[in-house]
Amino acid sequence: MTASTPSQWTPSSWASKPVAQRVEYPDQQHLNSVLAKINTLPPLVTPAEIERLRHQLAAVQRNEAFLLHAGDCAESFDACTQERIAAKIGLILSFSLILVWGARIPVLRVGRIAGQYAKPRSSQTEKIGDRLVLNFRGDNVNGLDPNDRTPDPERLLSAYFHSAATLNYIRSLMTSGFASLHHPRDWSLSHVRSSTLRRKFESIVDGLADALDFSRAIGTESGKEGPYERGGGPGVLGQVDFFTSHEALMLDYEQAMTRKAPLPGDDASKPRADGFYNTSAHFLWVGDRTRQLDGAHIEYVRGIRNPIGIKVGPSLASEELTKLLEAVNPDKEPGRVTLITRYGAAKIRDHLPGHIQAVTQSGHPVTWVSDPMHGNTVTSASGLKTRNFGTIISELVSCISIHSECGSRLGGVSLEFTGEFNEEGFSVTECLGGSMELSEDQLELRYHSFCDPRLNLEQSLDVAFLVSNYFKEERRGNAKAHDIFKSLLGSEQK
Ligand SMILES: O=C[C@H](O)[C@H](O)COP(=O)(O)O
Ligand SMILES: C=C(OP(=O)(O)O)C(=O)O
Ligand SMILES: [Mn+2]
Repeated sequence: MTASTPSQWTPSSWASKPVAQRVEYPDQQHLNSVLAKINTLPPLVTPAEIERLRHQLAAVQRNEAFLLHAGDCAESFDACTQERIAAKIGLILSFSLILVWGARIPVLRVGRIAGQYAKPRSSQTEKIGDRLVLNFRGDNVNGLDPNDRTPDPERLLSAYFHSAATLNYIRSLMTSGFASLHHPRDWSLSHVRSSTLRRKFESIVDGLADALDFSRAIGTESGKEGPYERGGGPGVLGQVDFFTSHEALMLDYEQAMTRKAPLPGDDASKPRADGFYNTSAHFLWVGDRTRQLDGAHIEYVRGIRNPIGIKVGPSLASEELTKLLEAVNPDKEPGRVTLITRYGAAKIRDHLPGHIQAVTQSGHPVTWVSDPMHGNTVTSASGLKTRNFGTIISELVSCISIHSECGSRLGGVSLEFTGEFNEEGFSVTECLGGSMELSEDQLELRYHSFCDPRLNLEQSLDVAFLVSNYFKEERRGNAKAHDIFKSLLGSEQK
């Protein structure tokens, strides 16, 4: 082995490296027995689905599709209910329909769902009253209740079953007509309170219905089969891919869900080599706090076949970025790596151009995605973590502009959002602004996030319309991102 050859990878080789954000369990034997059980449970996703996502991400890299990566910051076990899951999926479908309508390119949907439980934190502990307790690290680690902060391995098992139940319901929704373009009104519309937003969504749905009628009339869409419940097949319009993702943070769990399987091959008569697949989700990402080149998280993801994301923040030097790409994708395979940038609106200009230049020079194929949420968190006067709609849009606009100035292209967005609403039909109040002009004194009304503030239903649709309108203008040959967004913002944010 030469100095530059990486050492042998195994599903457990990460354990010999420093583990940032490590969770200390009081009872190691208990942890081991839970992990042994998880290792016997069936995969949540299959290698074929994982390969399919790689393939589709390669299309994003060729600018043939746009990636929507979205969902909760911290998913919770209590949110594993019919209504909450349907609301999340409904928002993702609505958002992507709005994008497809404007951009006229397919949207690849990857939810932060069915496993997005663990959280890295800025601080190990927090002060509650005059008590110093361990910080909440996500439902698969410890409880939000300050008296339940000791990490409990049983929560990993519970995470598996909550992921399984969530994914099972998502798969049912996807195959039984909920996602069909024939029914976009079922997705979220009845809970959108703003009449302007409702009208704008209605106008897309009407346009779509017209287009479908037209294609039925000219015979390109048969529509003869009828709805799923009366024996119809999904048809082209009901065939919707949906992929799951979470942060690869709890490496013991990820290792236990890693399985060996034959790699894809075109020639059925030839034996196929094996690869390792993380079967807990289709897409896994490494966070900004755990992406150290010599750390455990990068060591783990470098050996799995799943497409992976790496969060890229202001503290990442360009040379380290290229070394990371070498480590996780030495063969420069398309569709393998997504870079999720999250600098903050005020810092993006200082860092993104250098990162784009370094990646271009390295010849590494990547999908560039903007996460305009994580670099823009502020604390409100009342002490709540929040984010400003205008700042979020500002980072997104700068990101699109910088990519085009550097001869690159933004391939997708990564958002923390939720379509959930309470019994009276009101959505959450965690981020400021948007067309509903949510103000600081409203934040406490329905602040439900377990970790970071999410865009609510209306604010998410605001983003969808802005991005969609931008791509529509661009498609029509109307120039600059900044100017288009500025004029759109003027009309969206009265
Ligand atoms: O989602 C990202 C991080 O886990 C989160 O921003 C950390 O939040 P904290 O700074 O409150 O620990
Ligand atoms: C932890 C996250 O983000 P980052 O690593 O970019 O802070 C996240 O996306 O939830
Ligand atoms: Mn977050």
